Amino acid sequence: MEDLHLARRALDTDAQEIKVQARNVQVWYGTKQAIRDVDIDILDRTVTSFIGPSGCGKSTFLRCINRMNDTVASARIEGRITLDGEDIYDRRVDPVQLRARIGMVFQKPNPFPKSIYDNVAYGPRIHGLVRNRAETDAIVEQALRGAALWDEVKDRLGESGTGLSGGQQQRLCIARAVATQPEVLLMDEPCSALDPIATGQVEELIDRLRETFSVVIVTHSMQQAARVSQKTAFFHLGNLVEYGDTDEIFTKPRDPRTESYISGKIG
Ligand SMILES: Nc1ncnc2c1ncn2[C@@H]1O[C@H](COP(=O)(O)OP(=O)(O)OP(=O)(O)O)[C@@H](O)[C@H]1O
Repeated sequence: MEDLHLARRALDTDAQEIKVQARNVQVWYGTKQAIRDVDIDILDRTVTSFIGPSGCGKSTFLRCINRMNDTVASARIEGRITLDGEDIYDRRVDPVQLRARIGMVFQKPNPFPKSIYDNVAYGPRIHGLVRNRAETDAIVEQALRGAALWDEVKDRLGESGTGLSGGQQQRLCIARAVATQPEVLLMDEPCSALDPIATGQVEELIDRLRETFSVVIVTHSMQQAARVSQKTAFFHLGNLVEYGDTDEIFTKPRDPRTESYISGKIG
């Protein structure tokens, strides 16, 4: 009996929870449909890559997950997306609060024209996560350490974030996103403006982030998807064609469109 109990506990720990679930998601920009019938279960503590040819809807779908498309006047979404089972498009959900739980890092590093310290402290301050300077100091340090940037900036926290190198700026943006203690981190081609060394640093960081968060990354690089993610979703012409373990998608794709893309025939 005890053994059975232990075995069950082990199973429970192994089984990864669904963090974000999408059902029958459709997105239009005006009359043009960009996403059709997308169903996906995104797991907690897992890196999920979205891959596919340019214009296939990866960023559009990514931006649905934290309601960034709300800011695009022509965008309209149908279907259901939940975070821990709760509908994120429910009228009672405040999109600003939602984006603190589902953070985002963009293609081009976009630090605020403020000090390194204030870039990171901004989110925790506006979301009321800190009450005084000591708490703010602690959260800034923790976030910068979490983004593998602390050692490089600890002696110049008062300098402008925009004065850092591109790779450092992107890690600062990751620290800024992490500082609000999100549960999900969305990354839209986070390495496309970075050199190979900075890319390697951000990829290592992504691998560490999954100990804490569910990470979803849009990437044009299949090598990057293979390196950083455990799950991969292949999009084509607005459809989610195939979703599964990264190893399987790259070695044994089930759909001929996935096969063509990964072998370089489309894209
Ligand atoms: N703000 C917008 N207004 C109108 N159409 C848009 C908008 N954003 C994206 N689209 C269109 O929606 C479709 C999907 O674009 P999206 O950027 O999501 O694709 P993507 O797969 O991320 O592309 P890429 O890899 O080039 O970034 C494209 O046809 C694009 O032109």
